[in-house]
Amino acid sequence: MLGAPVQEGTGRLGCDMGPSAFRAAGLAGALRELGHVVVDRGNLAPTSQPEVRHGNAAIKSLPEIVAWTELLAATIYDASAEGMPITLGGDHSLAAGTLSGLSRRAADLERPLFVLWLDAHPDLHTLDSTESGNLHGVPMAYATGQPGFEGIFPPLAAPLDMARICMMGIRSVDPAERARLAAGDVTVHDMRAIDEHGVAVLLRGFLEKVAAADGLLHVSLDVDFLDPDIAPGVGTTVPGGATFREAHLVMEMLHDSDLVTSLDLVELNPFLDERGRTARLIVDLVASLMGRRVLDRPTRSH
Ligand SMILES: NC(=[NH2+])NCCC[C@H](N)C(=O)O
Ligand SMILES: [Mn+2]
Ligand SMILES: [Mn+2]
Repeated sequence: MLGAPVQEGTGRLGCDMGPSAFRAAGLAGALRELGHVVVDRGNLAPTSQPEVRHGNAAIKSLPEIVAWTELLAATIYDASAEGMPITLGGDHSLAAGTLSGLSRRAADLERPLFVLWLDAHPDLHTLDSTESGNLHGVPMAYATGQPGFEGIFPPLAAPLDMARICMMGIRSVDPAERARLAAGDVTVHDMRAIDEHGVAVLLRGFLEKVAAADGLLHVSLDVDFLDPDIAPGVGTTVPGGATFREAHLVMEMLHDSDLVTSLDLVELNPFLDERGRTARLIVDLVASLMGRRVLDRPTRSH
C-alpha cells in the first residue's frame, strides 16, 4: 500500500484525506485476514516542483501534478517488482504516474500491460482539450501517448496501447473525449452496455484477452464508477452508476481470474463521505478482489 494524497487534480479539496480514510476503514486488516502479507509504505510526497507552463489558461496546478507523475512513475515501477502495488489516492491524476511506471515495468518484462478502467469518465482529455482544467481528467490521454504532453510531463518509457484498455461504467464523456474514443480502439462498456448484457459477460471477454496474451492487468477504480447512492464520498458524482452487486461481481471475477498485478483506488473524498461509508465500501470491494467470498468453494455459475 502506498498513499498518494494528491488533490490538486480536482477542482476542490479533500482527496488528500483519502489514504487516511482507507486505512481507518481497515484496508490492511481486511487483506491480512485473507492471508496476504501487507506492507504499508505510508504516504508519498513530492519534494520539488518543476517549472512548467501551458498555453491553456484553464489548467490548474500543473507543476504539482507533473511532480506527482514523476514521483509515482518511479515509485510504482520499483514497487511492481516487489509485489502488487495498491495506490491509495488521491485523485485520478495519479494514474498518469502509476500507468507510466507500470508500462515501463511491462516493457522490461516483455509482457503487454492491460488496464481495466472502472470510472464514470474516460479521463481522456489532453492539456489542450481540457475545459475544466482539472488534471484528473487527463491521465488516460497522457498514458496512451496523445500529443501535447511533450516537454511538460515526463516522457513515457512506453505508451499504453489503446487496444489493451477496457473501460466500464462510463456515463459522462466530453466532446473531445468522445472524438478520441471514436478514433481509437479502446473497449468502452458504458452503462447502457452493462444494463443490456450485464457486467459478467462484458468482463469475461476482456479477461480472456488478458489471459491469452499473458498480460499484466492493472485495475484503476474511480469511486464514481459506483452509483452515488452507495458511494457519496466523491467530488464528481454521476447518477446511474454501478450497483453494489455489480461492483462486487466485477471484483470476484477479477479474483478468480488471478490476473490482477496492480490496483489504484482513486477519487475518494472523505470530506464528502457519510461517516466513512464510501471508504468502507471500497475496502469491502478490495477484499472481494483479493479473495473474500461468500462460500468456501467457488460459486457455480452453471
Ligand atoms: N477522475 C475524474 N473524476 N475525472 C472527472 C473529469 C470530468 C470532466 N471530464 C473534466 O475533465 O473535468
Ligand atoms: Mn476518473
Ligand atoms: Mn470519474
